[in-house]
Amino acid sequence: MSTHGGRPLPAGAQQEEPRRRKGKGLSRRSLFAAAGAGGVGLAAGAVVHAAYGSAREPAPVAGVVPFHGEHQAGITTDAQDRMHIAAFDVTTQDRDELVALLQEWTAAIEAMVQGQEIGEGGATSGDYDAPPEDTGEASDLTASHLTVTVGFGRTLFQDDGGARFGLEGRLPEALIELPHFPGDALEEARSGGDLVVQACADDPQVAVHAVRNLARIAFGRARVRWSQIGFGRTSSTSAAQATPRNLFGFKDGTANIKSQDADDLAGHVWVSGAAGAGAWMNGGTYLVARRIRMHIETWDRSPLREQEAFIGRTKRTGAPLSGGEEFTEPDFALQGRGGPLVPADSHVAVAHPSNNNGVRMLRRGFNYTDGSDGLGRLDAGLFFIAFVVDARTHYVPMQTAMAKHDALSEYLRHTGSGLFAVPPGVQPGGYIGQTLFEV
Ligand SMILES: C=CC1=C(C)c2cc3[nH]c(cc4nc(cc5[nH]c(cc1n2)c(C)c5CCC(=O)O)C(CCC(=O)O)=C4C)c(C)c3C=C
Ligand SMILES: [Fe+2]
Repeated sequence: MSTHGGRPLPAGAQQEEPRRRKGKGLSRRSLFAAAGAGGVGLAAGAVVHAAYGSAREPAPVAGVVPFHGEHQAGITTDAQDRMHIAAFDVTTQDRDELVALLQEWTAAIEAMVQGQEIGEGGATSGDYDAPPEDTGEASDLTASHLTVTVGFGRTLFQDDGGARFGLEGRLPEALIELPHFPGDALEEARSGGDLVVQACADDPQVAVHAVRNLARIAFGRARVRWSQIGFGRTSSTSAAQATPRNLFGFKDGTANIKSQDADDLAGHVWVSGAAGAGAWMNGGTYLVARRIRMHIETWDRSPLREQEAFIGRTKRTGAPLSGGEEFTEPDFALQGRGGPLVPADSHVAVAHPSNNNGVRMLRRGFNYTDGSDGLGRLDAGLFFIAFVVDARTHYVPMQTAMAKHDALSEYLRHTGSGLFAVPPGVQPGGYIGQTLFEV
């Protein structure tokens, strides 16, 4: 296994150039790191650059996911292996302060995804008598394919006192309050939020650094309401990625929408042609977040035959129980001795588009473990994230069906929930959410 700074790198991660200070070429530590890694030529060139200012741009950093574009990154981006997601409550009442926060977040995210420290002074080159602008724990790490995706909760637009931030008439109809589903055990402190920030990266410290810096920038204007760390992806979002496994040990993401599926993305994920209150969402999507605790000790005591019947696929290959290989379409009509080979109450049968009005979703969830619960059981599960064009058609009916008919529900408990409007991507010079506040 390759290592970086003594720590193992996740599978597939490349040894990349470490983080730089914004606009200042490579930082000193980066120069030493580059030289130490056999990058003598790079280090020498960078010394020239550092000594003579911006005579030429620093070499491009590998592992950078472009920030600007039609859609925000972190949705169809190849799912990284680590995530830190945080929801914020906005504490200021001032619209200009909220816009300024989004502008500052945009600048910080732009820097961080390029592997740069944030602010002019970065972690160590600012005023010695002031707190550093960058918290510093990612200073020797690479860009790590960091993406930061930002969304807006319904409560940003209105609360009990009425409209907030002058956003009357801007609440999209699709940004509903999710209904209570049978079996929900939602915790207030793990649900809702005015803003959401989903940071994904190959390196967990890079994802945590991103959320931490955004929380620091938000001080006095917004505070973290809940946050969750995910340690392993449970979806592939590209045909080139292998399908990972969830904590039940099954391949998860097989039938997911992939970045190559342009028609499915257009029909099931991206908002387009919206008029009126939600017109600012064109090019955006809706993020559904559910913290789903899995009763893994009970699961681990159930026979393989039952486990496969609950999912509707084989544990080894992920093929449907009706036969074939992983990517073979399930045949729900094919009968065995005791009924359909893919049981009608299996997860795959209940979630399949053929039983859901043709609806599909882009799933991008993560495994999580938050220690144990004091009763010897792991507090572990799936932090479910899906991107959908409209939760009213693409999430609520499916979740309702799962809660009622999905045998797997017996092993699941939903403890956190959120629905967020994810605005379109940012153009150079713009900021996240600009269409909401200015168009
Ligand atoms: C409401 C949406 C969904 C929730 C919540 C959900 C939770 C959940 N899923 C698994 C494990 C698997 N899910 C699989 C497929 C699958 N799941 C959903 C939706 C929700 N899952 C969909 C739409 C699909 C695809 C259905 C299809 O088109 O065939 C699979 C099979 C492999 C795959 O296709 O990804 C597994 C395994 C768990 C453990 C879980 C909650 C903890
Ligand atoms: Fe599922």
